[in-house]
Amino acid sequence: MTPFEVPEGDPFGPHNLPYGVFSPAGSDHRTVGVRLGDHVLDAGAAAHALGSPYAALLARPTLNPLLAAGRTAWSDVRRALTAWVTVPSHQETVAPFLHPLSSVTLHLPFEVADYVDFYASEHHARNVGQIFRPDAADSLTPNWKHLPIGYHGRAGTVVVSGTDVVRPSGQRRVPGEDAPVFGPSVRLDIEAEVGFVVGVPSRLGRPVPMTDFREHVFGLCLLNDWSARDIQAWEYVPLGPFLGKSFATSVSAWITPLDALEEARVRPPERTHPLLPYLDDSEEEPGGYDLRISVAVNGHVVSEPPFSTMYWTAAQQLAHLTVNGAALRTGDLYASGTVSGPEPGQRGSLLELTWNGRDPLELPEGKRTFLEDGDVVTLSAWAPGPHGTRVGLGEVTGRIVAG
Ligand SMILES: O=C(O)/C=C/C(=O)CC(=O)CC(=O)O
Ligand SMILES: [Ca+2]
Ligand SMILES: [Mg+2]
Repeated sequence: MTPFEVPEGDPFGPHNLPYGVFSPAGSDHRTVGVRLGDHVLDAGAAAHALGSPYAALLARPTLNPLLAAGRTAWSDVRRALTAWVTVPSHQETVAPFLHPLSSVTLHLPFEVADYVDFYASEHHARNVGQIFRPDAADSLTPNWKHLPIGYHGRAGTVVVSGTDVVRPSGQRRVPGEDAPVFGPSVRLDIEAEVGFVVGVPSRLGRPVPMTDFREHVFGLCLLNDWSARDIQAWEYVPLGPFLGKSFATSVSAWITPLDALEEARVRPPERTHPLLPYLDDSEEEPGGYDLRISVAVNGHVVSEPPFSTMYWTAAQQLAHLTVNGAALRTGDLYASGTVSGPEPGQRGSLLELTWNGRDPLELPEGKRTFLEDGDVVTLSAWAPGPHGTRVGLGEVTGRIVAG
């Protein structure tokens, strides 16, 4: 069997073709790779060999030039790649540029410009509201159904899947005490999220309407927004998350283009409150995505959050984050917010899964409330593809190491 004969049912068949950046075995040269089954195609080298005009976009150490090239180029490159891996005469030419996935090193696929994290799951927001603000009349804040809440995070600490996460130290308050103590976080958590990658910039002072979402956003990835709950709970009033989340954010090595996810588009949940015109998506194309996420701790699946339950869509989030005229840059990354479904087994954080440590998870190696040194967390996901196929979103994994 040649690498082009991807087994039926493989979520990385030619219907997917996600993009990453890799170095071949024994080399530190970085270049754009496209995943096909268990192989990575050196897309720039393949383009050169075929005399393709896209070589200039693909023989690069990051995806940023491709991201900046815009939607027409994105579709043209995808069409070309599909032909290279499926048409026999092209297959022959590009075969020397396929590398076994197990032999390459995967890198952070793009230079992250600005990073924003949203809070778009109603189930997550209600759970966290009940845990952090038990005395509030409503678990949702009064603004929640009127705008996608978010904050600007730290772009420079976004790391690729497989990077170790050093347990952060900081201030926390021991219940019942007035003054804080300093030390390693004892409530280190995960947040299972989806990251959206901006390709085409926008002009300062010009909001980007929801209808232009596909002109600007190239694709999506899996994202783990590591969160130190004890640091967060003490520091977040009144300006929001700061050091409790800025120490590391992990993304998957593969960026799935939105063009591979057409069959996964779904209507978001029923809107319970009328929306201001710039966020009103009642007349728009379905803005949700049916992504089935799985969260594993040390190889044991502890949760299966369904992305289709997210209240706010990525198009609404883009419209909101630019509505004040803030400009987009190539490489901007915005995270969906923790994905939690309505069922207990669908929660996207340990904070919720263990109800702030009250109900530990039973793992074969013992009870878990929050993460211990040496724990490995892996998020993986797939989406429905054409003709009953699955589109694999790969995985984002990280191991906790002592600070
Ligand atoms: O409600 C709060 O005070 C805190 C919320 C979070 O920690 C969630 C967050 O970072 C946004 C998200 O991922 O949904
Ligand atoms: Ca988050
Ligand atoms: Mg984070």
